[in-house]
Amino acid sequence: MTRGILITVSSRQTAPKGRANTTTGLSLHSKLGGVYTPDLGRDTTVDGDPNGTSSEGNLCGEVSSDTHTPESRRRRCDRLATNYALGIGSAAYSLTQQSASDQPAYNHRQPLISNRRSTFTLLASLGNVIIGSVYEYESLNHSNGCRWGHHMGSSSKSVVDLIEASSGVHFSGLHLDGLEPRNSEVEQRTTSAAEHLHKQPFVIGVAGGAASGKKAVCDMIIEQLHDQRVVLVNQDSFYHNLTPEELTRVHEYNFDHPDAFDTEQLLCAMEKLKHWQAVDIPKYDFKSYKSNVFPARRVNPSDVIILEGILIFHDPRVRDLMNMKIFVDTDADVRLARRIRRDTVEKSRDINTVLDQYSKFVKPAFDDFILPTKKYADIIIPRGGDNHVATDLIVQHIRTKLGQHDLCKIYPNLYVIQSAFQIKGMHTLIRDAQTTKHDLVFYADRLIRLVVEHGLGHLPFTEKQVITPTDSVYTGVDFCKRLCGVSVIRSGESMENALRACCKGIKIGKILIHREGDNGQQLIYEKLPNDISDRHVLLLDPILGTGTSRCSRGLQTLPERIKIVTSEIEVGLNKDFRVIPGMGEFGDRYFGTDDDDQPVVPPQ
Ligand SMILES: Nc1ncnc2c1ncn2[C@@H]1O[C@H](COP(=O)(O)OP(=O)(O)O)[C@@H](O)[C@H]1O
Ligand SMILES: Nc1ccn([C@@H]2O[C@H](COP(=O)(O)O)[C@@H](O)[C@H]2O)c(=O)n1
Repeated sequence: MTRGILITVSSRQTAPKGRANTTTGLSLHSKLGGVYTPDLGRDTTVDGDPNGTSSEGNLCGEVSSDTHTPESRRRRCDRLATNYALGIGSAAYSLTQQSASDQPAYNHRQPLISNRRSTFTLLASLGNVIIGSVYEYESLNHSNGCRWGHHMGSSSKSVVDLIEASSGVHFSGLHLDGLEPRNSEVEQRTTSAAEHLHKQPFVIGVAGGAASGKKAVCDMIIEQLHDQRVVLVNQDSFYHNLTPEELTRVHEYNFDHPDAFDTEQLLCAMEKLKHWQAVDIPKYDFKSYKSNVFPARRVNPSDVIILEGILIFHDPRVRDLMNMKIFVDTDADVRLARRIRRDTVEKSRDINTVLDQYSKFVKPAFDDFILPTKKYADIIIPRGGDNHVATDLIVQHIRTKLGQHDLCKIYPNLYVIQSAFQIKGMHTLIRDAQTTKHDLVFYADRLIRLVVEHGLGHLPFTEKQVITPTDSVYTGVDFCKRLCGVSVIRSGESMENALRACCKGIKIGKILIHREGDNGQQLIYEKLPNDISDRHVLLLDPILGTGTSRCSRGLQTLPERIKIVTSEIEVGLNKDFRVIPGMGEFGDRYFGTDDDDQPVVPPQ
């Protein structure tokens, strides 16, 4: 018995003929004058039950208000929030949970996370949008006693009103704190954020004990990246100058303590380089213990910045600047032997002084401050500069990253499907304002299918052997079957057909998000499979947009297990917060609701 409301919004093009409408049909004019017919009650098929007739599959069967208390709803929202990803791209889509590499056996499902204040982070790019934004489910007013599956605000507008209201510029995922006004300041920030994002250098941190071979590793990386603009910034350059008093007792000074470095100055320099400005970096003199003896070195912004130093991973603010962290791991006796040679030969120190400093400061500081930062490393290189395989692999990775969009450098779980002329051609047609609706739908469907297929490739799998008709054994893979889709009403529904075509009988839920929030609520409606927390979720949304500084925040806060797959990333947003170059109101264009000549469909 179906008690809740299921909203699926299907266009005249996509609503399957002959499927009964179980509830009253409604039509409305879009803001642009077209007709939009939400099909209330249809749809949402089930695993193995394309007609949606089984009790499991019919999502309408899950929404009894009796069985969903606000608390149970909150728990589900929390799970949803933590299990979900948002997809993007003009055909965009994403999925959640571990990838094949970190969860080879599908059976090992991740535990549910039940944090009360779940953060639902969206990163967008729609064939097209760039953006990151944050939903905080806590703000959804779970205690208003609203019915699970119903419109969620107690004094809110009707669902249809809300759908209509959401048919303007589509910003699913937009969360502007206090709904920032669209003033010129915001516009400027939006533009500059986009500009900076476009020029993010790739920052590599190289840490390790003194004389471990950090500089040797950096030199090898720089040598192999000879065709790229790479700069090396040494933490040594930011040693504090010693006071006259400290100078008189220099042998009691601990150069291996984090406080020996002027980290604020280092952060300042990095801030400039990250914003594509040249910076003067001091040249430290190990003999006079001063950084103002030699003229400063002018460092120009570059595609790759290598930050090297014994304690470069110590301060979290410095670590956060890094896209890749390398720890050079060399035996203590090798480090000591090298240090003795280096300090006696290059720094003209006597061996007793070197050994005293080592036992008093260098070794304890290594154990207390340097070694504990090894855990932050993405890559640990044993034997330092002798390890050519490691540096080759690192350089390969850097080259891959340099060839990618800046967002992919920052956010490793963002996947942009490899561009080819066919894909570019589809984007060209979809973006062209002159393209007819028929062509738009045709090419959008093609593109969406590619994105969906690509996204499915990120699902966990197990090895599977089959016997072929020639009686040979073929070792292949078996993808997990516990999937579901969730489309963001309504443009996300344009992606449902592709998902259904790829995953026979897949359950598909819905969410409706209000751009500006209704009574402070942005999640207006949701209809989700009951067992969503046991499933890998594919969230479908062709366009996501928001702006300003949340872009980087969104990227940084997006949990690693959430993957985002998209077909292209936009340049940015214009002053009206429209994605540029963009493709207009994708939902309206796809579903034909931007067509003034369409007749109004009377309610059934
Ligand atoms: N693989 C190696 N074999 C021999 N000597 C090395 C090797 N790597 C570095 N060294 C020497 O050890 C000393 C410290 O190396 P360096 O790369 O400057 O280490 P770090 O930057 O960690 O202090 C230098 O004198 C360097 O020439
Ligand atoms: N005046 C100074 C400053 C630093 N040191 C030592 O240098 C080591 C760090 O430099 P690396 O190139 O080896 O990373 C560190 O262990 C300091 O003790 C120094 O001796 N004198």
